[in-house]
Amino acid sequence: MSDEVTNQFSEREALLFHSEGRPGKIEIVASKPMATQRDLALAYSPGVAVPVQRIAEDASCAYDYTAKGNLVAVISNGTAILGLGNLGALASKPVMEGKAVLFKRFADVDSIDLEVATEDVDAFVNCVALLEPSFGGINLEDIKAPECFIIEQALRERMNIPVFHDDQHGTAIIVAAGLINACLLTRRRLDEVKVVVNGAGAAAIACTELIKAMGVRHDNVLICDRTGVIHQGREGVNQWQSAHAAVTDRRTLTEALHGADVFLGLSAAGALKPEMVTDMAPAPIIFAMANPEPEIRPELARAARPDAIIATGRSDYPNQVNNVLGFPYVFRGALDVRATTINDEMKIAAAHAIADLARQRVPEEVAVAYGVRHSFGPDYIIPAPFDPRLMEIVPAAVARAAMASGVATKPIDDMDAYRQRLRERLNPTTSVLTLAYEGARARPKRVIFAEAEEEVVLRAAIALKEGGLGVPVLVGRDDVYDRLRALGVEQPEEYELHNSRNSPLVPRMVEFLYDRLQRRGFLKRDVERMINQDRNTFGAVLLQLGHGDAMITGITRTYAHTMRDLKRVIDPEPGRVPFGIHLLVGRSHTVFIADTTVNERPSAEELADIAERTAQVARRMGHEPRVAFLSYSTFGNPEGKWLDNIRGAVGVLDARGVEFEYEGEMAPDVALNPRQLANYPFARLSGPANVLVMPGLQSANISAKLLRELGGDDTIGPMLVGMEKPVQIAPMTSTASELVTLAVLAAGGIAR
Ligand SMILES: NC(=O)C1=CN([C@@H]2O[C@H](COP(=O)(O)OP(=O)(O)OC[C@H]3O[C@@H](n4cnc5c(N)ncnc54)[C@H](OP(=O)(O)O)[C@@H]3O)[C@@H](O)[C@H]2O)C=CC1
Ligand SMILES: CC(=O)C(=O)O
Ligand SMILES: [Mg+2]
Repeated sequence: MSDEVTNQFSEREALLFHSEGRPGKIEIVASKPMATQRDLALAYSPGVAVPVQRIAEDASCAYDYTAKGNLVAVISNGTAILGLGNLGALASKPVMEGKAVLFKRFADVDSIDLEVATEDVDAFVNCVALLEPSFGGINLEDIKAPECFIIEQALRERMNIPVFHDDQHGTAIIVAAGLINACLLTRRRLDEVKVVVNGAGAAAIACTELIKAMGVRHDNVLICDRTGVIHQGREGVNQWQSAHAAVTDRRTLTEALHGADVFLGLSAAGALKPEMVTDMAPAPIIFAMANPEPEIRPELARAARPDAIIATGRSDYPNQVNNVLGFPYVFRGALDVRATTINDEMKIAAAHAIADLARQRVPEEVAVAYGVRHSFGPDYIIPAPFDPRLMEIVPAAVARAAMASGVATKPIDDMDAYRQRLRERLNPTTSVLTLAYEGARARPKRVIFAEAEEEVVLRAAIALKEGGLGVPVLVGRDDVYDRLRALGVEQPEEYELHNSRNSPLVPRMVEFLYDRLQRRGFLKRDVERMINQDRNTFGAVLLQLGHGDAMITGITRTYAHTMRDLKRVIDPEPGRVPFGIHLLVGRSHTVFIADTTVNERPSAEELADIAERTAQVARRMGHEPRVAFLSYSTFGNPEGKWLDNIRGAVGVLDARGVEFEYEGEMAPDVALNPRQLANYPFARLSGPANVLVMPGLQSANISAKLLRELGGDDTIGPMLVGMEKPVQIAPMTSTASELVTLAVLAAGGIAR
């Protein structure tokens, strides 16, 4: 894959992503406290002996006392890594780690990758079968055909937990979902469509089997491999292929495609040529699913057939037909009912659930992120992988089918409650952040980096540009180009650079700033000096004059200094106090803390404003706000002289009649711990607070920084809220990816 091949990132960025910090993409963290001698005695010897004995007496107890029930192994021998071929077990590890994190990200399934270094079928099967006690399910991945069929069959017979070859069945489920919808749009019936499948390996055979099980006729399917059409009488085909051999005199892919309605590509990059699709039926359906490079690029297919419905396996084109839409949710449903297997009924239920979802109205957040009004149509036949509804709908459909087909050993009684639990499993912040990135990609904004002489800032600018997330506007001296080159950028001149020493914009900038500051004690030459020498002033004036949509700074100066510089150029929003919010993002919760950066002793009115504004940000990020005004005191105990502003803020919100929950004053343990909160039955919070409004800057800033340095959760921010223009002051210790996140949040209007 060369730099030109991907338009979202370069090879260098892909390698850096994998090597930066802790190499690879996964780590294992303990789910129980491990702090004290007592914790250790419970977690390990002697405490651990108790569950050991219980499990020895009753194997099903393993689901109660260990992680088995939510743990899936992603296992490969690396013989068919994506469409890259047989590159061995070790080389497959990045893909398998990737699948493991997708399990977690999309369906909260814990997963570990296991690479098994053998091409010997029996050795592989023995190795995997012996692992049964460890896992709740086995996801086989990137094992080439025909060995994958033998391996899967043998493991399904030997193991009493779900064994699922993702490239076969995960792919087949998504292909079936996409095909159902593409046929609906083109008014075709499954029992009439003529299908050509290119590739006759794991994915291709399984897709063929599933679409036939759903109604596509045997005689209407032609399968091709590199030799051409698999027809009856052809030598050298295996038993899985010969089951689909057609009675036909067509021999090549070109001949097979003559008049065909559907092309399903599960072969290799570039296998489909534009001239081959010209001969397909009207409104052809073309799924080019080889990864990472499809059988044909959509732009080539579109040029040859403007009337086609086109899908690929990639995320950077519409209609991503990729098994990531399936395997996390299929396993979620199977694990939740403790299914002994994943059968055809469960696969077909998943395919219909995914297809149905694409036909429903698209939620606002998904539509906004993609920059279009997504509604069912040729460019939207299948939901986007980030669609938060997948988590609720697909596992529920799979679980129901498992129960109906008799393979669920722990049926679910209350499906509504189950769906609610599924909704709660994922932290909406993760979806919102993902969607914010997608939104930035769909509508890239111009982001001013005021401190472009800093390496970390340049790395953020490179990531923003190469990731297609925005257009960096750099402020710095001309040697910034040399620095970009040193960081591996081949054509630094493509970056917009503003140097105050030679920028033609300077006279206009001086005019603008002098106009603002002449009655605030500044001479014209003071203003000229500020524009020429102060990068924050220069960057902020660029923002004011419309040369960027958002600005990021903060790496070289303290927050207070930077804020002072910015306020000379940019006003707060009328009637608002600017302030800072830190986000603590955990696996299933987010806590917003404010004001962590600006106001030393906010008045009651200001605290109420901060609460209202932070509640809006929380809502924008998918959380129903529950605001706690924090103090050392809870409802008057102990009494103290600093409580008036906090009580006043509660009174201000009462008078304003706001539509979110708030309460105070209260100590943090009361705000966050339901058992403590229960001591105050009159308190108006229906659950633990997720917006913590601090009484003053000291406590707020100290808490946020302590949590950033010591806390287990991810920290985002501070996000500066309440300025007239989107400007963000990053912590001086920010990494490049933290700067990119702030840039995306600022430019996308989430941090405001
Ligand atoms: N979008 C998605 O979700 C998924 C996509 N895929 C993609 O499908 C492809 C196949 O994967 P998988 O089935 O696991 O691999 P296998 O190794 O099991 O099968 C590969 C098949 O592709 C055939 N093939 C290779 N090159 C060509 C060609 N130029 N023309 C026709 N046939 C060709 C091979 O035929 P021969 O025997 O003649 O070499 C073989 O039948 C990969 O590109 C993979 O990335 C797979 C799973 C999911
Ligand atoms: C998506 C996938 O599993 C593959 O291309 O192999
Ligand atoms: Mg695969």
